[in-house]
Amino acid sequence: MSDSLLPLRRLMQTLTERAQSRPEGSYTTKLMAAGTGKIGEKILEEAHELIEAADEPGDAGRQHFVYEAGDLIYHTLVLLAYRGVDLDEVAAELGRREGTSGLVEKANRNQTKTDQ
Ligand SMILES: N=c1c2ncn([C@@H]3O[C@H](COP(=O)(O)OP(=O)(O)OP(=O)(O)O)[C@@H](O)[C@H]3O)c2ncn1[C@@H]1O[C@H](COP(=O)(O)O)[C@@H](O)[C@H]1O
Repeated sequence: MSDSLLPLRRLMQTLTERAQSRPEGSYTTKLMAAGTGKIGEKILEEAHELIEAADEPGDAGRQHFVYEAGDLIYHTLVLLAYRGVDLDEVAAELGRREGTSGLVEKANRNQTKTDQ
């Protein structure tokens, strides 16, 4: 992971600690106390906001888009930490897929279904 992505790893570390210790006065704790439904609701809400921001023009639009991506990624990481899954596991899954086109993977999946 390049240095510029270190804040992502530090955030995940913080969220993992939040999942374990559930300190008061933490937004993450509040989300985790509410459970998968609430965290999922926030992910959907933030995904919609990200998509809406995707076509905003200019530097301000780009900045807003990046801001919304941060919100979506934060909430997605909260769900991962809540479920006890680390970023390394997700990275490993993406590594497993590396070099296989989504089109090829889909064709293989459909072939497997036909064979069953
Ligand atoms: N990166 C984030 C982060 N990104 C977004 N958010 C929060 O996510 C919420 C976004 O939802 P909305 O815009 O809908 O705001 P809202 O109306 O207050 O949300 P709701 O009450 O409807 O849930 C805001 O409250 C943001 O402050 C974050 N909250 C925390 N972090 C990181 O998580 C760490 C731990 O945070 P706590 O657990 O709160 O201490 C912090 O130090 C930060 O590094």
